[in-house]
Amino acid sequence: MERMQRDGEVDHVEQPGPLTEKEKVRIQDSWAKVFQSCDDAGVAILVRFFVNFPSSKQFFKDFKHMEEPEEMQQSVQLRKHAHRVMTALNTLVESLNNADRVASVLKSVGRAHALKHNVDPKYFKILSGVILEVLGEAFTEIITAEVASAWTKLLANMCCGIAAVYKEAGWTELSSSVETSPPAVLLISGT
Ligand code: HEM
Repeated sequence: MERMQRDGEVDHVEQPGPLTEKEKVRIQDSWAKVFQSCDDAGVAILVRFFVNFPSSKQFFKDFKHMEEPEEMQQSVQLRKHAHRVMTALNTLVESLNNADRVASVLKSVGRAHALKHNVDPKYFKILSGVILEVLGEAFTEIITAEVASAWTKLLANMCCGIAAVYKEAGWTELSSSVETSPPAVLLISGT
């Protein structure tokens, strides 16, 4: 069941400040462990995303009709996208000290999703929340409160960067028809 959106909460993510050196280390150390099961972790994240927010499936022609998580897990297109998401995250994590590289990844991901796939940017914020939720559950030892807070900052920065690329690309479509809940990225950052 798709959860209800509380007005305005998903549409706006505050741009957090730059990551501190400690936060960068927390992100890189935790990611090294998560990335060992890159594709499986990516599939778990995307299955949760599509199950909890079914309207997000509309962009994927091969599995938009799928309802059962077991069936989604078998989807080649889903696994391929999971791999792409995890690989892009890996590049971001590897490039925390390279602003140009980060900007170039966000530009290419943002432009492809805005112009080619026509994905509403609010889904990036929702996906960020799901990433935190699933990693927090699957890697309880690794994702401590401090690590989760560093990840919240990185993902919020990513969403703001992507939103800026969408704006630059002339994205105008309104997203009010999509029902979503505020992402965990917002909930966690408020604690
Ligand atoms: C961290 C977030 C994400 C990353 C890093 C990411 C990355 C990518 C990459 C690298 C591609 C292939 C590039 C291309 O087609 O030009 C892709 C394709 C695609 N993405 Fe994403 N994506 C993300 C989130 C999303 C979200 C939230 C949606 C929709 C709800 C989405 C929908 C799609 C679709 C429909 C395709 C084309 C799939 C296909 O042709 O098989 N992505 N993504």
